[in-house]
Amino acid sequence: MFCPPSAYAAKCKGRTLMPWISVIIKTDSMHVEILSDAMLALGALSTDIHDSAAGTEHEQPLFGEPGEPAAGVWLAPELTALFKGDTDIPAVMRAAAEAAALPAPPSYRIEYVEEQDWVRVTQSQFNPIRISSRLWVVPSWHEIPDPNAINLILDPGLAFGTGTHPSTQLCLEWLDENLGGGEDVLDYGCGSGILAIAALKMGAHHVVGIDIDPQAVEASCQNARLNQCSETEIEFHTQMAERTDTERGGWANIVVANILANPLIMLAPILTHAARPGGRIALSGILAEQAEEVMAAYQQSFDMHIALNREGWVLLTGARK
Ligand SMILES: C[S@@+](CC[C@H](N)C(=O)[O-])C[C@H]1O[C@@H](n2cnc3c(N)ncnc32)[C@H](O)[C@@H]1O
Repeated sequence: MFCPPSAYAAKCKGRTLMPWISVIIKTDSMHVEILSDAMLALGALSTDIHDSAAGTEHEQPLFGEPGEPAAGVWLAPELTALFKGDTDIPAVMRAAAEAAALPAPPSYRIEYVEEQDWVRVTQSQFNPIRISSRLWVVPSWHEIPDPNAINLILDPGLAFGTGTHPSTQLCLEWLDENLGGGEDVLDYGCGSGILAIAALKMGAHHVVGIDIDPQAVEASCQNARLNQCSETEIEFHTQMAERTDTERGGWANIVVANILANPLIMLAPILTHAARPGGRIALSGILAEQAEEVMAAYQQSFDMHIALNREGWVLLTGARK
C-alpha cells in the first residue's frame, strides 16, 4: 500500500510513535542513488536499495565482481531508508524530491519498526551447524550439542565466516576429509578464522591465517582464544611474512582460500609459492561457471579439478606438481 504524505500524517495521529520508521520508495534507476544520498543527508540511519523485480525475468545482478563493470541496471529499484520515529517524513520526502530535481516526492509507503534486541535477533539466526560426523560449528552463546565432537566455538563479530555459507561448508568438509594430522596449513582470506581454527582442531600442526581486513584478523584471534588455541600453533596477519624456512619454495602442506574468483586468480602466484611440492590447495568462493577460469590460473603448478559443489558454488582442488 502506498501512502501519500497526508495519509501518513493521519496515520500517526493517536498512535504512539515507534522508535523507528522505515520509508520504502519506488523509484527508477536514474534517481535511486541521488535519493539514497539525499535520505542519508536528511538524517536516515541507513539506506538499502534492492530490485523489486527480483524473482521475475527482469532480475539481474547490479554489480559485477570487484574490478568488473556493473552487470546491469535494475528496472524497478526500491529504496528503503530507516529514520528515527520522530522524523517528519513528509518534510524529508519533499527535501529529497528537491535534491533529486523531481517535481514531486515519489510515491512511498512507511513501515513502523519496533525496538528489538538486535544482538539477540542476530544470534537467534545463527545456530550450531553439523559439518560432519565429527565436526560442529557452534556459536559462542549456544550450548554445545555434541560434547564428544570437535566443536569449533565461533563468534564471527564483523567478519565473514559463520559456517552458513555453502563455500565455507565446502572448505570445512574438504578439510575434514583431507587433513591427516600434522600438516602446516595456510588459510588465505581467513575471515572469522573458521577454516584455520577448524584445521588446527582437526589435527594440523601449525596454521597461518591471512586476511586483508584487520577486523577479520582481530575476529580470528578472538576466536582462536575462544577455542583455546595456542599462539605457537596458530597465527593471524593482514599480510604474509616472507618465510625463511621454505622448502623448495613452499612451506604449506595445505593451502585453503575461500575468497572470490577474481581475487583468487590474482593471488595465484602467492598461493602457489606457499604450497610445498605435493602439497594440496583448496579454493572456493567460486561459482560453477567461473571454475575453468580459476583452474587455468593454477593449472601450471597444480593438477586442478572440481572436487565439490553446492548451490552453484564449487571447491577446486589440486596437488602441487
Ligand atoms: C568469503 S570470506 C571467507 C572467510 C572464511 N575463510 C570462510 O571460509 O568463511 C573472504 C575473506 O577474504 C578476505 N580477502 C579478500 N580479498 C583478500 C586478499 N586479496 N587478501 C587477503 N584476504 C582477502 C576478506 O576480507 C574476507 O574476510
